Amino acid sequence: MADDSHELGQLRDGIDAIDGDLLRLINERAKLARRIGEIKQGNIYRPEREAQVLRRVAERNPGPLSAAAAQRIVREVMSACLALEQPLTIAYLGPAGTYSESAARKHFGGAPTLLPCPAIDDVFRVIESGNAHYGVVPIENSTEGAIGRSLDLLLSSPLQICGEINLPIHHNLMTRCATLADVTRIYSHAQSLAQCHEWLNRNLPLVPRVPVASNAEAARLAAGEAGAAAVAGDAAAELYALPIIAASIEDDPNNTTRFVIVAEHDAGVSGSDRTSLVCSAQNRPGAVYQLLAPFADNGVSMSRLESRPARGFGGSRWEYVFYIDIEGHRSEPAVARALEELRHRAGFVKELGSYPKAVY
Ligand SMILES: O=C(O)C(=O)C[C@]1(C(=O)O)C=C[C@@H](O)C=C1
Repeated sequence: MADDSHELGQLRDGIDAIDGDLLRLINERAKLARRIGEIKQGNIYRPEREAQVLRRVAERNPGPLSAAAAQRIVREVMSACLALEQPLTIAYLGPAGTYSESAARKHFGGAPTLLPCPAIDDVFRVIESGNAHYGVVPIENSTEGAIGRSLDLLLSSPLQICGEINLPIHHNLMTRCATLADVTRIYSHAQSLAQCHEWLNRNLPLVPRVPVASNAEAARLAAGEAGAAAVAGDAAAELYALPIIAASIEDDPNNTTRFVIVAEHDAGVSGSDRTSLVCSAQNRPGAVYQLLAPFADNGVSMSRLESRPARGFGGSRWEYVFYIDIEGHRSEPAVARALEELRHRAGFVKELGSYPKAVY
């Protein structure tokens, strides 16, 4: 025992010494970032550089920490360094405790001020009016598909996409009830209830499910009402201090939501990028094939194609608009050529931005 505590003391001395070194080095890094902030022209936040830093961390990580754990640590260091250069305000689809908030924190770390907005439209509006620097909006869910409002706003707004975030969605059942048998109603967003329906059918088949505006609102209600439970994420459980009595109850364990970061500008080249665009096609045979040919001809891979009715856009001439994601940055020659050819074929093309692919 005495030997144990002697060794423990030595190990902790080692940790204290390393923490001292880390602290010194992190502050040296912060000084460099601050100086970069003084020299840099234009935007201070550089998503392409952050993606490169995080990718290099994964490549060089010697372990035993996982690459993801090392990236989370460096993400926070960069978040604090960026705050020294420029304190950021990030708008997101609120209220506090939603998955959008988790996505914003995952990408921007703990330093920025987060501004919850009541609707996706408001996220765009606060950036356009200069009341936030960047915005985080959901764009597609692996089970539910596209988030139409975000796509419509990207079409009509001057904002660009400068980044993307993939957030695995884990729904939890949270309640102040001691056991499942005490739960008399379950609040959640309709989509989340749908994403957990098999689990709910198996475990709480007779308990009424009550759809509400957001998962965070569900958690707020469950925190205040005896017998109530909510299906929501970790952030909501933490915000309302609600015990989780069943974790990860989603039917599809790979359920993921993709978010985009909107801003007044897109991003520079990071070396592993994506470009999003929207274009129109006439309602005649072969029109879509014609639109996509420039990508195939130039060896540009397409990672997503989504069509939406061209509501209120371009008069009655165009019936559909197509949202297309391609691999590569718009400044890379093959991508630039494909976009140029597309402009000759489509009635309308809008580049929504080039940005680094989500790193983790
Ligand atoms: O390289 C820069 O441009 C920096 O400002 C430094 C740094 C970093 O901490 O690594 C900080 C903020 C930027 O978004 C990108 C990277």
